[in-house]
Amino acid sequence: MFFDRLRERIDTIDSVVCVGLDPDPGRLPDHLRDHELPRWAFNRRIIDATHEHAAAYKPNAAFYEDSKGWRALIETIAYAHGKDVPVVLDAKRADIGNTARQYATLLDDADAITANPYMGRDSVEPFLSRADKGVFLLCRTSNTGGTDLQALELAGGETVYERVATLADEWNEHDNVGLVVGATAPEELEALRSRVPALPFLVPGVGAQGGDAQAAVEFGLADGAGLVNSSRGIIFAGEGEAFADAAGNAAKRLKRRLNQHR
Ligand SMILES: O=c1ccn([C@@H]2O[C@H](COP(=O)(O)O)[C@@H](O)[C@H]2O)c(=O)[nH]1
Repeated sequence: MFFDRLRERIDTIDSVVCVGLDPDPGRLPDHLRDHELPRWAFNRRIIDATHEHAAAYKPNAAFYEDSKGWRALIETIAYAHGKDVPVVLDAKRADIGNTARQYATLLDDADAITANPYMGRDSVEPFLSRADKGVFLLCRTSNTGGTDLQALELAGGETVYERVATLADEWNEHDNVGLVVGATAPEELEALRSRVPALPFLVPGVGAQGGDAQAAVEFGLADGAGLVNSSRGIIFAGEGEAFADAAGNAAKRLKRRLNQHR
């Protein structure tokens, strides 16, 4: 079960830090650019430097969606597993049945995935039914437009994101469902924690987006499981030859900061 494994990892390394692996090609250090797979070369060094602080890695699929990118992603996932760190693929997928079933094969490599619940249960069922894998459903996202649709009130006064949370709880037949809730929305984090006490959250938005790290930890965890993600704030903490050391230090600092609130 994904969340049991995640709890074990969190306990072992005393960290809820999720390191986002978003190797923006425009920001890779110059000395890695001639590598056959520069994103993989970058990620390998980041993993070497951060794994002892990483409860999980979260590669965002957007940074790998080209022929060399997928090779870099597969190498990255295997390398993270070699360090005993689970991988959440931030893919935000869902679709009609046969397409969703195909998307769900992404879970053959990754340990968990982010999925978009807005097409309804059937569109995420192929992920949910992988009982051994985790599924984080987008609920209240961290971006400024996260309220445009998600905060709309339904008949009865419930918001769309609250309804998503309730549905996610109902769909959690295999104890493998979590929610994506942004650290930029601390009040919503608190309210959602009360609404769905059993669902672990994946909380992006600390670091580069300036979200609330304390709220992320206080409300993100369910029975010890949950993740607080930082991507650019860790992987691009430094530049040039020393980029990996800077990433390791940034991950360690974030771990300590988050642990003050656990
Ligand atoms: O609501 C959401 C959902 C996903 N993300 C993703 O998380 C990381 C955040 O990167 P930072 O560099 O730490 O800002 C990135 O992959 C986003 O696509 C999110 O930010 N908010």
